[in-house]
Amino acid sequence: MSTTPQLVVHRDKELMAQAAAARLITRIVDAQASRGSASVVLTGGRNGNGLLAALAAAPARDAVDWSRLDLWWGDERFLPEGDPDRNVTQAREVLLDSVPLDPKRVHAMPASDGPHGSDVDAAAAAYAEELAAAGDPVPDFDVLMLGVGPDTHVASLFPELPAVRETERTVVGVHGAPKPPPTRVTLTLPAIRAAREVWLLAAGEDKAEAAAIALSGAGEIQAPAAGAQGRSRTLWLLDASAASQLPRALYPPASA
Ligand SMILES: O=C1O[C@H](COP(=O)(O)O)[C@@H](O)[C@H](O)[C@H]1O
Repeated sequence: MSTTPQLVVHRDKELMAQAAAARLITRIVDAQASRGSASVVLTGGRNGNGLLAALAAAPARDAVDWSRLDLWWGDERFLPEGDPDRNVTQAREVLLDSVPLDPKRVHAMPASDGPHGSDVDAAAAAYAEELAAAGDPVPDFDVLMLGVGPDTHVASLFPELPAVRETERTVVGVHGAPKPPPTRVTLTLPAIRAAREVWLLAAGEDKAEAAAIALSGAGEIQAPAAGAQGRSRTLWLLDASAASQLPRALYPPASA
């Protein structure tokens, strides 16, 4: 089932990150209260890291029971463990190393010097197995976050590349990505669409065209962000710059 995107536009990227962090805390706390634990998929990139930094700075972060939180990733740059460009390395630096997570619940995607060596397709298959062991075919993600790239890519699903056309597998290796590094691991659209809520983060002027294209009826092969929807909610969290090229009809009634 696809859900119609809802839009929230914030004044600037700092406020967007703070508001999104507050929203995420509430969502995690609610999920833990109703089901005992929460499951969240993190994104890399500037907007994803901005949200994590805002979360680290939020006093309300102590409301989260970090030991009952499963963390997954929507994509990873296929680089050696600890590489500063890996999404997990950046997430650890801005938030994860400063909260009491259960290491068994931090599901980083494999590195290029891990058990699968440089075989990115084997690494992707292994992550698909890890997901399937926690749910069928993926866990019941409460929130899956995606940074929107200036070219409308989300996770490592780039326009027109084979990964965005995948309809069966939940995780695939990416070869020849236009944004460095060229080799990556990514969730596919079927895996993304299995999440309860999908949040797309777009802040900054360089995201304005991508947001306008993805929200104006583009196809998902040409504009992968257009295909990212949650089962019960699809939420675009934007700042005013990223929303500046949206057709007026798409603006929400109130913006903060
Ligand atoms: O390379 C990536 O880029 C996107 C978007 O990043 P941004 O810096 O333009 O916001 C990100 O969502 C993805 O996780 C990451 O691997």
